[in-house]
Amino acid sequence: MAAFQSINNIETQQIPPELLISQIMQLHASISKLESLRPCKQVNSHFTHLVKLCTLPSTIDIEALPKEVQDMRDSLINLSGHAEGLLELEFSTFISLTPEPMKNVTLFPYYGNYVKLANMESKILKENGVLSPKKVAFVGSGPMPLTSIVMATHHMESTHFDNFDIDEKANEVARKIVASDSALEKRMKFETQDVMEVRERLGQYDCIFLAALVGMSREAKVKILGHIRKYMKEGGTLLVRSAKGARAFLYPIVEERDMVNFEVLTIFHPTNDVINSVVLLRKPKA
Ligand SMILES: C[S@@+](CC[C@H](N)C(=O)[O-])C[C@H]1O[C@@H](n2cnc3c(N)ncnc32)[C@H](O)[C@@H]1O
Repeated sequence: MAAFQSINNIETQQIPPELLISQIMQLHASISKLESLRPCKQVNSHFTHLVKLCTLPSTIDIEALPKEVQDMRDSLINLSGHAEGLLELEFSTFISLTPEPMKNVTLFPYYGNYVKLANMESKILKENGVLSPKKVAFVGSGPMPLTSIVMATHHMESTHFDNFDIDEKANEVARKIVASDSALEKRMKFETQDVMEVRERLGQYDCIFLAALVGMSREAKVKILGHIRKYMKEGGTLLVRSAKGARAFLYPIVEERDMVNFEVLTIFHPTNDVINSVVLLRKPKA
């Protein structure tokens, strides 16, 4: 199974923003020409290089970039999101055919990054008083629901997880993987729904996670945030994944001004090889 290499040894030197952007634009041009984004040596090497560039320390202000670079960024977020989904689907389908899939989730190429991200998110939740929530929803869990799996097995050992994904294929294979751990399966379910179609049910969760790739444009993200806020319970928390600096060439940014009528508890930007920023919001009590 070819794999993206997760980058641990991030160089510390700052490279000039214009040089970084020109390298990212060249990579975008090569990735755009690829026949398919399914995992293979060439796709993996392009995305490994892209992740390495985007996780370099940088002072890039996305909003100040020229339109041509903004357009390239929008395209790159979609291409990377598509490649991420295909990598998850290929890997999860592969391990779902092994006798004990749950024992093989640690082989996922970015498993280490998900463990670090979950550690970060769990620490932020605990620091803000969200201690062992009873019910959690993960929106955009995907074919490899690693966040829910790592959270359920390392941080929230008695929490019930409802995972929502718009893609039934993703849920089918995710269910197969989790089913190989009967104790976990009892408290981890998968529902095929567009989050915009989930309404009153959102009111039963102490904490809702919103995956970075749910809402690929700023407008879509704001709409989804408003929808979740409308139905989530008062005092409930919403953990939103965002991005900052060059990492925003891989994922959408959620700006503070997009968090309308939420209490902003924490905004954390990682400087290691974790890509997503973490924003913790609370729906104020009326
Ligand atoms: C590739 S996964 C990444 C999440 C990752 N597996 C994790 O554990 O953090 C992102 C998923 O979001 C799903 N998605 C995108 N838009 C959605 C929406 N409006 N409602 C529900 N799921 C959505 C996609 O189908 C995709 O499977």
